[in-house]
Amino acid sequence: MVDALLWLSFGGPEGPAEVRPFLENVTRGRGVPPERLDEVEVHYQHFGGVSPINRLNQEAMAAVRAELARRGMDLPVYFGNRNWHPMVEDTVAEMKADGVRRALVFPTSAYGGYSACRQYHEDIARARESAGPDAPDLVKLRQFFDHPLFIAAVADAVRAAAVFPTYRLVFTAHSVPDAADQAAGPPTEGGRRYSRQITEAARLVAEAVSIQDYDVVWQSRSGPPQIPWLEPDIVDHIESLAAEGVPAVVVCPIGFVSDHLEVVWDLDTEAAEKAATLGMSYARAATPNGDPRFAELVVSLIQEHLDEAPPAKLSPFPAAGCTLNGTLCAPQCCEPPKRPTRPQSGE
Ligand SMILES: CC1=C(CCC(=O)O)c2cc3nc(cc4[nH]c(cc5[nH]c(cc1n2)c(C)c5CCC(=O)O)c(CCC(=O)O)c4C)C(CCC(=O)O)=C3C
Ligand SMILES: [Fe+2]
Repeated sequence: MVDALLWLSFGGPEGPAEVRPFLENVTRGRGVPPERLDEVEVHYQHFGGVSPINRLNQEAMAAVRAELARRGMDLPVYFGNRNWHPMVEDTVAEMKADGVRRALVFPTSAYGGYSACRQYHEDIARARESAGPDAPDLVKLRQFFDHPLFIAAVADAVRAAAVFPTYRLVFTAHSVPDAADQAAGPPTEGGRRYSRQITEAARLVAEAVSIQDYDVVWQSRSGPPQIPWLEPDIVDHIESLAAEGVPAVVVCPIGFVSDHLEVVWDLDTEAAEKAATLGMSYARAATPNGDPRFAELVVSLIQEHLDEAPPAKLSPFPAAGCTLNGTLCAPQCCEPPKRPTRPQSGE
């Protein structure tokens, strides 16, 4: 029995004055140089200091509420974030006050890895601890990168974006430190669960749209420059494609579920401008958030969990990510990378 759904996301600022404190929350203890924060702050200020992520989450939750009602499922949907209001600690306290005993948690990330899965486990554990005794039990739903509804929605978005007679299909996902990717998944699996799942989701989408030639690249690299992150970067890759004479590029942000700032800035602004400068046509596939199948996907994951049904999935990769109260998926799964320590004045 469960009595609620907790929609757990990243969070984003809602105005100019919130940008810096939001960025401080995201990067606390992560060794991201202040120069990088200055740069990223400007990206947010181009949009009036407002990230689209909260509005997109609200829209998706409305669609999920409608889908739950359609299926006759009486499950209130709560909203909490890791980095900005409504903070998940406050939401879980509210759930406890409302008498919620056990809730399922939908994380707005389809993948494994430290940033994409384990950090959501950490959010769950932290929020329960902060709520104190009798905090609701929280069961995180599994990774869904290979769910048929996810792949179908992304494949249709690629079809809709592919308006050029000749183009290269390029999948992109958030880069992570190479060491974090190496440590992704249980040690027994050999690592790189994050990049392998991204590559597999890309393969499934390419197969669905019958495209043989495509690339998988990375974006939005952060951290100090001397630390290796997954490469190539999308902007550099667009340069290489132009040098090969590729006339057009269709970019699919397979690593994200909504058109948040890393999509509207890093892709629709930076990557699109690079393509324009090189005389290359550019189109970007929509993320699945706005597709009606996304709400269906969320409710299917809930139903699958309640029914203890075999997972609906298109890859042979293990179904992972579903645990109680922030327990790890497996021993030493997705160990956090060692952070570079920088001197902190006054500490
Ligand atoms: C794998 C991954 C996902 C996908 C999984 C998921 O969706 O959860 C993701 C999503 C997102 N990342 C986001 C924003 C940011 N990520 C940052 C920094 C970082 N991301 C990382 C990884 C990921 N990030 C990492 C390894 C760092 C370095 C710091 C650290 O080691 O943790 C920074 C700091 C500044 C910078 O350096 O860029 C910001 C502002 C937003 C919200 C956008 C909006 O506001 O609309 C979203 C959805
Ligand atoms: Fe990020």
